[in-house]
Amino acid sequence: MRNLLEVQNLEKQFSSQKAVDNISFSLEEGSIFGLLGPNGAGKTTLIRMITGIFYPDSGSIQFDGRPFSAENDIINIGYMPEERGLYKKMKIGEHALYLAQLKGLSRSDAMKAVKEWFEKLEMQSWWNKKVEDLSKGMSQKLQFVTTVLHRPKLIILDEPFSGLDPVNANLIKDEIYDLAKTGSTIIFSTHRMEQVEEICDHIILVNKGQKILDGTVNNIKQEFKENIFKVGVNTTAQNLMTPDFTVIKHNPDNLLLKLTEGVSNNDVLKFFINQGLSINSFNEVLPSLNQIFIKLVNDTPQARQFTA
Ligand SMILES: Nc1ncnc2c1ncn2[C@@H]1O[C@H](COP(=O)(O)OP(=O)(O)OP(=O)(O)O)[C@@H](O)[C@H]1O
Repeated sequence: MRNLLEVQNLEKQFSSQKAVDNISFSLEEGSIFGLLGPNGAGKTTLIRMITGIFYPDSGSIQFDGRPFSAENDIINIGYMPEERGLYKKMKIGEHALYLAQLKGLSRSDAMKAVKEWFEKLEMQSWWNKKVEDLSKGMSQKLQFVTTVLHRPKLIILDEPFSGLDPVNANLIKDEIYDLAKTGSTIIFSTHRMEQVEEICDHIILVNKGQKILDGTVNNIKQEFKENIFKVGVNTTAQNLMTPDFTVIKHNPDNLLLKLTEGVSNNDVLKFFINQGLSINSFNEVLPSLNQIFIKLVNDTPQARQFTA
């Protein structure tokens, strides 16, 4: 797979603070990429450079095999920012048509695309309602549709599920998978780790302007794993005296164990078998992205301070 986007050594400074400090990463075409980081980390600033809203102080951006040019490439990028702007007095159908035409679709193509998306997301009955009459979740759906309906090569979604109920969040999630399957590349910016684990192929974690983690969700979890296993077995504490592991938690029908360095899974299994116990399950427990995020971010001083 080729890269749709390659960002090299990007820097952006605001007064005395580096909002983005020497960040590089690349994005494979058709992938779903998670841009993560605590408040003030520099995510929005990074996105604003990728979408041509800000010029970087230094570094380079390659888009679709060429140096990024806001003028030419913006039509190929759909950006749904966290702070969203819609014209409140406009009718919803007209609004979607208007935005689709701004993105370069002819009136008839725009009409076709809007109808198709309104149908997919069960929004047909909204056509003649006014934007100001939409609930938060409904306007979120409208924003999503207007971001993706011209099928841009790169789609950037900032907290796309905020305000959505679980049914609508699932609808949007399925559409995100579909868009990626049909060739769009997605950047997904969020603090919600459980969504990232489920959706993203690749993530980077940014903290205080710097990239502190870059990899696939699975590789990152492997890198941070701590030799913890869950064993489905029914036993009493007296049976568990061994140098092979320590018991982290003793539940009624399972144990959470931390294996001693150098001890293999088979050693542990043998230990239980030798005790005549029957084992119902045996699984490695990988850390959640949330645990990894908190560990890494807590290892550096918390949120940034403003400098005078
Ligand atoms: N236009 C600006 N002028 C001055 N400082 C700015 C500007 N935009 C952002 N910053 C500063 O740059 C840093 C990064 O901000 P940014 O908005 O990129 O973070 P973020 O990761 O998107 O945060 P959040 O998750 O809270 O939206 C912050 O310290 C912020 O105060």
